[in-house]
Amino acid sequence: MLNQAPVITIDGPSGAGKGTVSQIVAEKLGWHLLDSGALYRLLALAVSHHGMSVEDVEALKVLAEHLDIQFLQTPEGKVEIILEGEVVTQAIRTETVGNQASKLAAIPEVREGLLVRQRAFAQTPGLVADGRDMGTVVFPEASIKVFLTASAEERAQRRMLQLQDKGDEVNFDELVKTIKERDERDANRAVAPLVPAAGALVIDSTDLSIDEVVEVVLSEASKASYI
Ligand SMILES: Nc1ncnc2c1ncn2[C@@H]1O[C@H](COP(=O)(O)OP(=O)(O)O)[C@@H](O)[C@H]1O
Ligand SMILES: Nc1ccn([C@@H]2O[C@H](COP(=O)(O)OP(=O)(O)O)[C@@H](O)[C@H]2O)c(=O)n1
Repeated sequence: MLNQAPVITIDGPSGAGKGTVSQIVAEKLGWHLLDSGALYRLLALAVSHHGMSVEDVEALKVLAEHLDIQFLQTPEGKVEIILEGEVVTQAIRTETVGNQASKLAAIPEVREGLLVRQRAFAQTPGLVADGRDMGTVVFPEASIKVFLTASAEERAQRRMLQLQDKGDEVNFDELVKTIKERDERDANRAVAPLVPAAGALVIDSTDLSIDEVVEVVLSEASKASYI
């Protein structure tokens, strides 16, 4: 890797806590954050806005390479996500967009189109990268690799609380079903399937609090002298 900024990768299935943990760890270390799932979600939204066919993989690749997105830091320390000039911070977080993202993510040309953009996030002083293939494909030379998981029921429960918090109506059994379908699709696709990277520290967070998971990741960062 030309860029020598240190990278911590946090991969795992939906609802494992990757986004939450990555954000806290990045803040504690003062490092950049890559929410790679947001890129797949943004692409899914753009494809739907433009009425594009998922069959036209070359057009999807071009869109992935040139997608007009901005991650804007607000004065309150939050991140606003802008797609083609429109604020879509909330709009990309629905389960429907997540499922569409997971379907697009199985297309090799789409993954290739997003690869360079993702690697560009590795800037000093360091990067915490959250996704499915951060440790296996995008940043194989990362110094710390984590695979964060939890039981499907626990992940569905967390997702349900998160969606209810936003005022969305959810059916728990339906959520468990779609989470399992998404796991299946992500784990069994031909390109960059969801698997722990070689040497990854596997953390099962089913019975761990957010703070306990953060603690484990930070202790790895401490061993590597990043704090
Ligand atoms: N260890 C945990 N215990 C309980 N709730 C958690 C834990 N980790 C994350 N959560 C909650 O679960 C929900 C999903 O977490 P998120 O970070 O979005 O997962 P992911 O990015 O892996 O899909 C969030 O509401 C988050 O606050
Ligand atoms: N590095 C990544 C990140 C996401 N994705 C895909 O994008 C979808 C949405 O990612 P996400 O991280 O926002 O999903 P959640 O874990 O938040 O549910 C996933 O189901 C994956 O199919 C991927 O293939 N590779």
